[in-house]
Amino acid sequence: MEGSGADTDGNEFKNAKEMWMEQVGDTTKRTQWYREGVGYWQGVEASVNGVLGGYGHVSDGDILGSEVFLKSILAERFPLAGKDRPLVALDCGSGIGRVAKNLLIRYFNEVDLLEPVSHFLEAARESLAPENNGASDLHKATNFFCVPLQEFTPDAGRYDVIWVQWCIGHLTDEDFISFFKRAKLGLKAGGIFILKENIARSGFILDKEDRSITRSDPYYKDLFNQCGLYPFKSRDQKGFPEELFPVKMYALTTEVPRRISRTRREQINRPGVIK
Ligand SMILES: C[S@@+](CC[C@H](N)C(=O)[O-])C[C@H]1O[C@@H](n2cnc3c(N)ncnc32)[C@H](O)[C@@H]1O
Repeated sequence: MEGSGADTDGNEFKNAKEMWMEQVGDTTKRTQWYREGVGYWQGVEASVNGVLGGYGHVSDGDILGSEVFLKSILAERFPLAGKDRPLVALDCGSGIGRVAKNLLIRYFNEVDLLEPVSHFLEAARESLAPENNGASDLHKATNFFCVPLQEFTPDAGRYDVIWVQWCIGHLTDEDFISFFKRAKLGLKAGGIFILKENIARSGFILDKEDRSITRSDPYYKDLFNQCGLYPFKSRDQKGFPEELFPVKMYALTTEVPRRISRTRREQINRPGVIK
């Protein structure tokens, strides 16, 4: 990825390659990167405010924005919405299960959660338990995986939707690509990824405190390309406070989108000659 970036102390990097070389250039540094990333969250309270960095009040707006996006995709990709077969989702970097509980469990018959911080995952397990109105016979949380994304391989063909929100910034570019390539095999035919993330206005920003990177839209698109993923729909999250990063939702498929080529469209729109 070309384009310069900076860290939260104001140090600049010529490009992402230079930054990654400095941060995770050998095995010891890479281990430290992931240890400190998870270590940061291990020190955070298991609450909505905790997982949203003190911005718990944006949760309702976030869920609403996600719901509108998800509904439009379900209508398009899964018109029978689980009536023909159960719908299954995976919530990656689920934290305390905020997205699983407030959104995914209402639309999917089974939701699996993946989260490397055990006290978050335990809070999720509790809040999604049937006795806490977190599940019913038809909509339940099934598996709770306490593992980081860079070490996870899903069961083949299990998921209709793999939801990745506010956690992929913890993965290096190399692990980002390798995760999505493995996770593709976890999708059912026609299944999709939904990625919802903060967006840097250009290049990237390295957060030295929680060991994560905020990427720009072109940076993401370059990585999607390297993963063999195609964004078929995207939306900006609306209504967040000004001081926060813009947030974008991408729906990604493994199939090359079918588009009418420009030449064909021009032919269609051009008046025909009556012979
Ligand atoms: C900002 S919180 C978001 C939680 C949840 N997605 C939500 O929207 O409520 C970031 C989450 O990423 C998790 N995380 C950190 N490193 C990770 C990794 N390597 N793999 C998967 N998740 C990770 C953290 O433990 C934390 O739960």
